[in-house]
This record gives sequence, structure tokens and C-alpha cells, in this order.
Amino acid sequence: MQTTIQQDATHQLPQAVEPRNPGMELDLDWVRAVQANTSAIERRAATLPGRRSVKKEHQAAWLLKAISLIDLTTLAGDDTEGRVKRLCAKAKQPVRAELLEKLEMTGLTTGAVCVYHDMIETAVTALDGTGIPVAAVSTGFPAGLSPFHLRVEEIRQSVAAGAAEIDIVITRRHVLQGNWQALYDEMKAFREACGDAHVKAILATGELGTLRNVYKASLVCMMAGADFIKTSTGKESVNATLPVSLVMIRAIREYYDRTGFRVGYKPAGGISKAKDALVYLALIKDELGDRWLQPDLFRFGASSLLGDIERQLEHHVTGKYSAGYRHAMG
Ligand SMILES: O=C[C@H](O)COP(=O)(O)O
Repeated sequence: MQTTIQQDATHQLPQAVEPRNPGMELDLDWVRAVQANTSAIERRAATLPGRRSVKKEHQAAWLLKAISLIDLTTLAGDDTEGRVKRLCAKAKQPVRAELLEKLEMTGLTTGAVCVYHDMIETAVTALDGTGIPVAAVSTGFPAGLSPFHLRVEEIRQSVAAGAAEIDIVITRRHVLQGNWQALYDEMKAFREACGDAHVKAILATGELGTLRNVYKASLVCMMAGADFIKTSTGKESVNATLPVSLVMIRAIREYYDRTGFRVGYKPAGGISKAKDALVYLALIKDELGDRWLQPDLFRFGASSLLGDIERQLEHHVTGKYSAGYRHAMG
């Protein structure tokens, strides 16, 4: 069994790097044609947790895989350098060495560390030489309502400070008013300001009203060159959900079918249990295929998921659960 775990897990470590989505002209006919059958989507989403179960002997490998796909996040008003340094240490060594040794796993890290602009330099320094990218939330996160020129400037400053990935927030108003041109222009300006840094577009789906709006906003952001689309900031009252994920994943698939470019997916906010992470991975495998199960095309945005995964791995190895406080993140 251990051989299986090692083969699965190491073969699932970062390998591929997808060419960036260059975007395209805004295609309003495509956007306006979008339909979303909410009750059918909700019915299908409700079946997802029971539809696929990961066999017990493969669970550890899938959990290790999930770790490699986490944007390990701290986005709190009371963040300090100390907390960010501890988080970075966790990103470098996400699971205790003796557990990894038993699982015959080496070189495991999280996908990235995600912080506010102010904490970029601390994180970049702490992760120096590891290859773990720092992602920064910019553009007046989480509401995205600061003056436009300041949001663009914040991106530039975050990139200059060393962020390799920028998570922007869109203006929800543009979606709610059906102003697709404004959303496209905004996203394009953000993408431009990112330069070589990859850009994840946070849709804040809990504030977009309908699943149809979520689909349309996903398409428009991809047309404007988003490298990833991301559900939520973690600060809305409803964050990542399975119905929303189904819609965004279908939009990604449709965009790929039409343009040949793969855009990444990042569910974020409220994903804190290992078993939920496995449902998401199964969903991606079913809907988009194995290629999307790599850190260049999939991330979990999560502050506490790693702790639960580590607990489950400990149980897998020792047969016992440890207390949650032993797996504090920061
Ligand atoms: O982008 C990541 C989210 O802010 C994390 O949300 P969470 O604290 O609910 O895991």
C-alpha cells in the first residue's frame, strides 16, 4: 500500500506549467447566450459528496495531493510578521516529518502562501529558495471599492514587492447591472498591471445574485485574460459552494473547448475539512480531467484546511486522532 501512496503522491507533485490564457475580444453574444438551470445544478451538486468515494488505501495519496494544491492563507486584520513567518514554515513543511516519512513522501509543500499586500515581503523572505510562490490579494480586497487607479497601483506595488500571483476582486456592481464591458475592461487593466504575475479573478459569487451571473462573470473574466477564476474572498456570507463550483468549472470547460486555453480554478472560503477537499478533487477529475489537478490549474484558498488534512493523515498512519490545536496554522 505504501508504494501506491508514494507513486500516486510524488507523481502528483507540481510538474506542468500551462501557457497563460491570453484572453480574447469580449464576445457579448456568447455571454448573453449563457443559461444556467439552477434547480438542475443544485440537484447535481447535492449528489456530489456521495457520488464518488476515494478508496481508503488511496485516501492518504489524495490528501497529500490536496496539500500541494492549497494556497495557504492568512487574511486577517491582526496579521503580524510572526504569524506570516509561522505560516510560511508550515507551507514549507506542511506535515510533520515523521508522518511524511511513514507515507514515503518527500518534497511536499503547499501550492502557495496567500497574504495581504503588507505581508508580501515577510512571506517572500521566509520562502526564499523554496520555489513556493507568494500570492497577494490586491485591488482593495475584499470589497474592491477603492478608487480604480489605486487598485491598479496596488497590483503594481504587490508585484514589485515580490508577489508572483495576484488575487484581484472584481466590482460586483458590474455583474449585477449586466455591465459586461465594464467588467471586461476592469479585468483587462488588472491583468495588464500584473505583468508576468499570474492573476486570479475573485468573483465573490455569494454576492452575484444568480448562477447565471456567475457563469457570465466567469466567461468575461476569462475573455479578459484571467489565469484563474476564484469563487470568493472568504469574507462574503456565502463563500465556495458546490453549485457555484459546478457552474464555474463548466464555464472553464466551455472556454477551453472554444479557445484551447486552460484557465485554473480556485474555490476559496469555508473549505476546512479534508473530506470536503476530496469532493472538490473528485469533481475536478470528473468535469475537467486529471490535467486540472495540478497547482498551475487548481488551488484551494484555505486558512484551516491543512490542519484537518494533517489530522486525517496522522490517523491514517497511527490509527489515532490528535487534538486540533496541535495543527495550528499560524
Ligand atoms: O482565499 C482564501 C480565503 O480567504 C480563505 O478562507 P477561509 O479562511 O474560510 O479558509
